[in-house]
Amino acid sequence: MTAVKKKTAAASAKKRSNVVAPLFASRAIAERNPGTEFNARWLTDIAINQSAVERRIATLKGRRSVKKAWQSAWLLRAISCIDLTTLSGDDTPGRVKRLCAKARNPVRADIIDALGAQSLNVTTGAVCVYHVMVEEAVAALAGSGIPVAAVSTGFPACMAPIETRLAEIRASVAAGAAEIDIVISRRYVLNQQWDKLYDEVRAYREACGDARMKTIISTGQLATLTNVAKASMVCMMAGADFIKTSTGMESVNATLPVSLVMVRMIRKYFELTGFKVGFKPAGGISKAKDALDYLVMIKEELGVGWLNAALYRFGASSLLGDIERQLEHQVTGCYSASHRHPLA
Ligand SMILES: O=C[C@H](O)COP(=O)(O)O
Repeated sequence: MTAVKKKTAAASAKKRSNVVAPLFASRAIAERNPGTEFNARWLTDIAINQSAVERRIATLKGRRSVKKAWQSAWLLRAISCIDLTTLSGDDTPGRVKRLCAKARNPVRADIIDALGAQSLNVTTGAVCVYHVMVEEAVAALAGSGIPVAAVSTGFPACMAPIETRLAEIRASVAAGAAEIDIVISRRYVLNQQWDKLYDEVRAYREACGDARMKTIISTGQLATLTNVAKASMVCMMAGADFIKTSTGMESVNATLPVSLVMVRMIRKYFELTGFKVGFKPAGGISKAKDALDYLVMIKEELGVGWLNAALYRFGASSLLGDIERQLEHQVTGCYSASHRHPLA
């Protein structure tokens, strides 16, 4: 490389670094939502107008324009919020170990250097696995500060007896999971049995103890956006630390419209109680540009205070690979083949 080229490369790395660093400056740790008593009155006036939701999403997508160095910064932020996930019947300890290595070093060192982002020590937000892989993941992530999340409670269908589901939570916590992604009984939502849903999620929360609880409501199976909104509110009353859209196994998983409904319920709950609950869209989010749409929505609806791993996650198995490709494009001007980013 010529001296002039070296100088230009160093100047653009510095410029990128100046943009990236402020987005990572404040990693607020949210005070944990303790939940409230079950309050049916908070549900009575909830009614969601689907066409208004769709109009709002259309305006959000039209406004998105995150370019150049800012795009790198937002994509690094997105990585720090990924729950890097493997939930497959053919998971092996070897696959989980490789995934954990990727979680520690999610972006190739030469790309990080070119972005001037070495000091950020970017890692993913968590690694998410089935219970039987928790011990393996905990060992592989030791010393990294990256939490292990376990899907639980008869994931994905939630059709096991309640005692079995509670025992699964306790077993994952004992094995070292710091986060538990629970599933709810969809029948309670479809039959409007809100008090039963509350009791179920409250029991899960007690079983979680100090582990953070993400409540998956499986939006694609709840029939209406009003049900999505009410289920979100009940889960927060019952002490959810996060509300999460989907298991990734439903025929319709995370979408922007259901996410908008859920984040507005998070805002409403914050206004009612003063507690911040996190949001995790999951399932089918595999492109960097989709990740940017979600981040823009969170910024506009909840504010930048929600844009960190304490309050926001992506549940995704393949998103990281596409983000790494986009970052490589930012620094080299070329796209690599996706098989060069096989793990995520
Ligand atoms: O919670 C995470 C999802 O199961 C991952 O879904 P995905 O494989 O479509 O990214």
